Amino acid sequence: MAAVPALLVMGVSGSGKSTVGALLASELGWKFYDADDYHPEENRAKMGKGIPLDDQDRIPWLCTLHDILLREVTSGQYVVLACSALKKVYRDILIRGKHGVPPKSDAPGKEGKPAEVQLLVVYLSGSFEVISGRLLKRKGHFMPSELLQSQFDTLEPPSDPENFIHISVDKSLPEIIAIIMEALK
Ligand SMILES: Nc1ncnc2c1ncn2[C@@H]1O[C@H](COP(=O)(O)OP(=O)(O)O)[C@@H](O)[C@H]1O
Ligand SMILES: O=C(O)[C@H](O)[C@@H](O)[C@H](O)[C@H](O)COP(=O)(O)O
Repeated sequence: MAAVPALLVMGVSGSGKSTVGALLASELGWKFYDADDYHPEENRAKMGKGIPLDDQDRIPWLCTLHDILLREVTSGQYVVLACSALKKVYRDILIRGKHGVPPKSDAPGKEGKPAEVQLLVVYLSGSFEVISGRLLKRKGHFMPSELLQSQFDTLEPPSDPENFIHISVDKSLPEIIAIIMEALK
């Protein structure tokens, strides 16, 4: 697999993004970002009330994360980002910023080639039962477990030609880290 300066650890709430992302960053000596830390207060309040986010809520947040990734990678910093990135278009935004947002049909074409972040996507997937079980046990987090069904409904698993690997959350954390480290060789 080609060397990449950025890893995106994605999946529904409770799939292990933050845990795996932080462990991986520490193992690799890369900088770690958790997308949850960049939600505006309105998004956190909305999720806290049990209302799922929509595209309008997520797109500015994803553009901010793209800007951070691009800044870091351009300065030579290797990064791990834990982010739900549930839809293909969300991952496109992380890679290309606002150029990843599909144009409205009446909008003029975009000029030039946007700066892209070369990402390897690590998709953590698991059953509703396993992940909801983990969320019910997780303490001190703003995301209510009732929102999990909407996360599964929104999820578009990565597919070709996206640059991704797929790992089951049924594996242990050391196994997951070992698979990712192997993929990076
Ligand atoms: N592979 C795993 N095996 C067992 N428990 C896990 C695994 N990955 C994560 N967990 C646990 O599941 C819960 C949810 O993980 P977390 O990293 O918070 O998920 P996310 O960031 O995707 O919402 C945490 O309590 C975490 O310790
Ligand atoms: O796009 C979204 O709807 C949110 O990013 C969501 O997917 C994310 O899961 C929450 O921020 C909760 O945080 P946890 O993923 O850590 O549960």
